[in-house]
Amino acid sequence: DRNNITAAKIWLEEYNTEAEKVRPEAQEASWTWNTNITDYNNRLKLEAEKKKSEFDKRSYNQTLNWDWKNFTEINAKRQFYKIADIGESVLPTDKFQQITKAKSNMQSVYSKARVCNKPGDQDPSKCYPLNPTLENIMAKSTDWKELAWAWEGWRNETGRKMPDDYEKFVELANEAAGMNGYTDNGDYWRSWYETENFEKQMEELFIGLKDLYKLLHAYARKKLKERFVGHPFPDSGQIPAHLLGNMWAQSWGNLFTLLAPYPGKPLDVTEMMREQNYTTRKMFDLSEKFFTDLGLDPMPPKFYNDSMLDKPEDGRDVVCHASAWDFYNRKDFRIKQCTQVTMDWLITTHHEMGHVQYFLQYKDQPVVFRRGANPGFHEAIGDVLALSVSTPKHLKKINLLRPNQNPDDEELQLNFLMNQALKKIAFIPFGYLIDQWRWKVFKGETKKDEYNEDWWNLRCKHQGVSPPVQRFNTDFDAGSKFHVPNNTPYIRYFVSYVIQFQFHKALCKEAGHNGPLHKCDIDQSTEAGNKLAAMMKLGSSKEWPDAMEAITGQRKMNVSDLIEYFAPLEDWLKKEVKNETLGWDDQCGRIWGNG
Ligand SMILES: O=C(CCC(O)(O)[C@H](Cc1ccccc1)NC(=O)c1ccccc1)N[C@@H](Cc1ccccc1)C(=O)O
Ligand SMILES: [Zn+2]
Repeated sequence: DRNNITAAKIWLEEYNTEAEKVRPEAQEASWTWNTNITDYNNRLKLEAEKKKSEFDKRSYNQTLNWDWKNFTEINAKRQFYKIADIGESVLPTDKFQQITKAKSNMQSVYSKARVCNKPGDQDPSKCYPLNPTLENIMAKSTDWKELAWAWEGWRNETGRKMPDDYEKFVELANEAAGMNGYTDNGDYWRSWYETENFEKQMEELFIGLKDLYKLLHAYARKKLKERFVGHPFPDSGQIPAHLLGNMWAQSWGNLFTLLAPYPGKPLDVTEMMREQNYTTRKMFDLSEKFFTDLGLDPMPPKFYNDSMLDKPEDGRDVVCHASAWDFYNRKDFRIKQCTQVTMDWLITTHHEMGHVQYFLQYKDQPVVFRRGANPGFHEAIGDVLALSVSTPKHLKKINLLRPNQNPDDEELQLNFLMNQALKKIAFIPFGYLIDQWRWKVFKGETKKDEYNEDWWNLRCKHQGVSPPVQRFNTDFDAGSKFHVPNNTPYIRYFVSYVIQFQFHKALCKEAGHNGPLHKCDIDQSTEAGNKLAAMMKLGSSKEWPDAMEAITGQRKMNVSDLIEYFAPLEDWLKKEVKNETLGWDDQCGRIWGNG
């Protein structure tokens, strides 16, 4: 009968066995398309997704045979709750096909985009991809016009081509969410955090970090005005978005040579890697060794054979944006990325390996629990390890610090902190605003003809950046960022950037570190590794405060550890910008830097 827990558990076993067949097939078809974008592979992907959605629907219907909401066994009840939460699979077949098609269209446009008519090119029909060319131009060029060409061209070739598909996607995703009992798709996405007033909590964390961001922003603006003297910066105080070393101004690490407090003491890890003939595989071996030295799991043998770690050179179209893949059969785990030999890519490699480590740690959980404690946890694992790898102390250990440099040199340490701030503090408003925009779109507060205006309201207000060229409502700049056409939520990265410092603080204590937090390297501490492993093994079987408590002893997210980490730099910045006006107007000035 409906309350027979023994029979229910037998059904859960059968569900898992079936799921460990259906999901690998869907993942394999998705992998094939991601690593070779063709119409044929797209059809196979759609077929496999249809099959998986039918399995999800069938399973949902079978959960109705049990009065699982009243089960006393928490674990079984939680499994039923997750099995019943089938997302877009709830849609009738024709609408499911439509939403999958809209998503495939946008992903294909984004991954195939190329930008032509480069200033100074003899052949204007020569076209360039984001990875590696446009990314490298945004990172290295100091030519205002070249930066503006890449910035505007990328948006013309991606976002501009998506509004219709995006509107279709929003409509159907909201319909699915409604059928699953949520007010809209944003409500569904936020439900994964199982947290009351989640939006309010995120706003409070963001407010707690604003002052730190304003200091860094004022300093960067001051130095960029010197570099681009004669070019128009809006009186409203924003920084033109194409000057920050990154296509979305989300990470300012490429401005290190301009912004380092002590330029004479560079942290030029990329150059050191190139001088030592680093290969992609060496970068992965280095990362894997950090994990195994903590007592965590090595990569399975198949991992290196089956992964795609470099951009293919045979001209085929692939989704270059990095991702880690769990095939839900406890055997197949892969990474797909178009690796370049740079420090940024060494960090990204750790980020992706963090995802795979989580897969390995929770692989014996029921399939529906093979997720992060919340999505932010999954994004934080690799970054926590990278906080140790990036320290001058650790770089010295792995011979990526110049031999004549002393890792304990206080000026080098301040340069290191600036380098970290240009990635971690600069990111905060960006990590926050993408889903602020999307949640409003899903709520219906932002209509299609307001998509771009609302996007720039948020970019101008929260991030303090302005468009270098005039924007129109026929543009769709949100669509120029991978996660929007790919329908990947983004608040998870904001959460990760906060909690990774809480994890770092706790693991450093476990590793017996004394002294400033930013100098801590947990390398080889199996005590720290064991704590991390114990948390990862939980998967999503427990609510995230339990997982947080397993590492930090606390049950809440807070920004105090992040602020403690950057304290020495905050003092330096305050002195550096004492004659500057901190912050900017909510609205961007109406000038467009066409100069
Ligand atoms: O997008 C990424 C890294 C890709 C990923 O590892 O987060 C990837 C994104 C993705 C790709 C395809 C489908 C879905 C999500 N996420 C994963 O591969 C993943 C995440 C959770 C579980 C399993 C795999 N980072 C963000 C933010 C970031 C994070 C850390 C450093 C720099 C920047 C960005 O680049 O804007
Ligand atoms: Zn990630």
